[in-house]
Amino acid sequence: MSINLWKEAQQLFAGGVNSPVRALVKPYPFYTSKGEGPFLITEDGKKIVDYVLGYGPLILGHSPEKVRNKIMEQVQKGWLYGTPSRIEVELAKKIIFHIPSAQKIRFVNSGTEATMNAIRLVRGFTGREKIIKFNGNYHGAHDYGLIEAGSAVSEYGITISKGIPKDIVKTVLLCEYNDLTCVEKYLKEENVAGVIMEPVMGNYGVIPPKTDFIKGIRELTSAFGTLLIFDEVITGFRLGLSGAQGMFGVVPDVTTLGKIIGGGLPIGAIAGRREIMDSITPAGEVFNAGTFNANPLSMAAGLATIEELEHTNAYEISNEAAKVISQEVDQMMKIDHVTHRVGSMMQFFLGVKEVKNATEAKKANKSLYLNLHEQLLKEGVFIPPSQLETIFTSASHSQNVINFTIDKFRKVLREIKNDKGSS
Ligand SMILES: Cc1ncc(COP(=O)(O)O)c(C=O)c1O
Ligand SMILES: N[C@H](C=O)CCC(=O)O
Repeated sequence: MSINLWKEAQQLFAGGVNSPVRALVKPYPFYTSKGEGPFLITEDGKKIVDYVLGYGPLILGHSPEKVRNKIMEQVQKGWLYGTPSRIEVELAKKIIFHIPSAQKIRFVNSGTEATMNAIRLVRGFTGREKIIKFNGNYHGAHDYGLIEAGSAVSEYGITISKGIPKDIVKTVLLCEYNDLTCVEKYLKEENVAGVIMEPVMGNYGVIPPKTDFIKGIRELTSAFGTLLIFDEVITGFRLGLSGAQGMFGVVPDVTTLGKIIGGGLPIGAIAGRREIMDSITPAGEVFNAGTFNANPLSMAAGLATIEELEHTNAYEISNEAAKVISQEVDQMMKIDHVTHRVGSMMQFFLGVKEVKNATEAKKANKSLYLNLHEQLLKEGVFIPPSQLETIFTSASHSQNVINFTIDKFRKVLREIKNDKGSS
């Protein structure tokens, strides 16, 4: 039973979990025993439709056959060599073929490692120290990024994580998303090594960039000799094979990837222009290394996932699922709200009329969202336990599953109205 595991876990792990967002499921997190297509099967025997999907990587759903087979095939051959292997070359070629900004790549083990190394890389390459980041963007759990970050950082009310030296905080300049004036001001006043951004915000709910903002950042950074990093850990291979940069036609200098390129196994990657990437050790002097870098199992899962994305209608299905659900729910809601969807990423902001940055997203009604999450979970539908996360769909979300989900939203929204008198 989940409750028994939860009781034990609280003695074993800080806050009972190994990543804080998981503790937001109330009254206690359910424990999953199996993932199957669009479903999670819990330790309590419940079958739940999953719109969290491992927080993004599982664009094909849980345990898709082709990916599972490729992992099993690799398991037979061993899973860690401490030498290069054929499969890392194959995955690298695929990513470089699809991602416009990628000429060379370095595989690491998480999105956190990817952005940490990307920031070090742009500093090393330019010889400058300052970084511009955006309020509510989340780039993983390292010192350079935990300043006004989104996701669980903001959900738990942390503006700057304890433990980060003040001198590091001083190197990070903060702007509001979709505010080009702020970026221009800092680029003029400071010697900025890099701008790091989520090309679509996915860690403060979903917030798309305005066209003139994302294009303007590219123009401004080029003019000031500042490198532009797109953190595509969520959007890479989710918003299409060429990611957000393909969708918006804006090519950054450096791209960070993770999640989908590992097919659900741990991964991260830094990719970019050849001359920039050649600053990384052993070609250059920006240090990176890792026992598990390019581990064959993650390579195998990532390769099989991208091959599926290339050869099936996975994007059509997952995008259509998000489109139908977001449109139907949008119609059902009777209170002020904002619905944002980009491809197979979506989120609803309740009690507000406009959301173009984190400050506006923060004004959304958190308790109403949590109530929605809790009631849906009771009905067998799992959306993130935080408004700051993204609701994802996958290629395994069939019409039946979508219809079931919409029915549950209808029921729950009616009940929320009755309970609170506000929906
Ligand atoms: C945009 C973005 N960058 C970086 C990260 C960090 O990735 P990871 O959790 O794999 O360290 C995440 C998610 O956690 C993310 O959403
Ligand atoms: N928003 C985070 C990454 O995208 C969620 C994952 C986590 O913090 O466990």
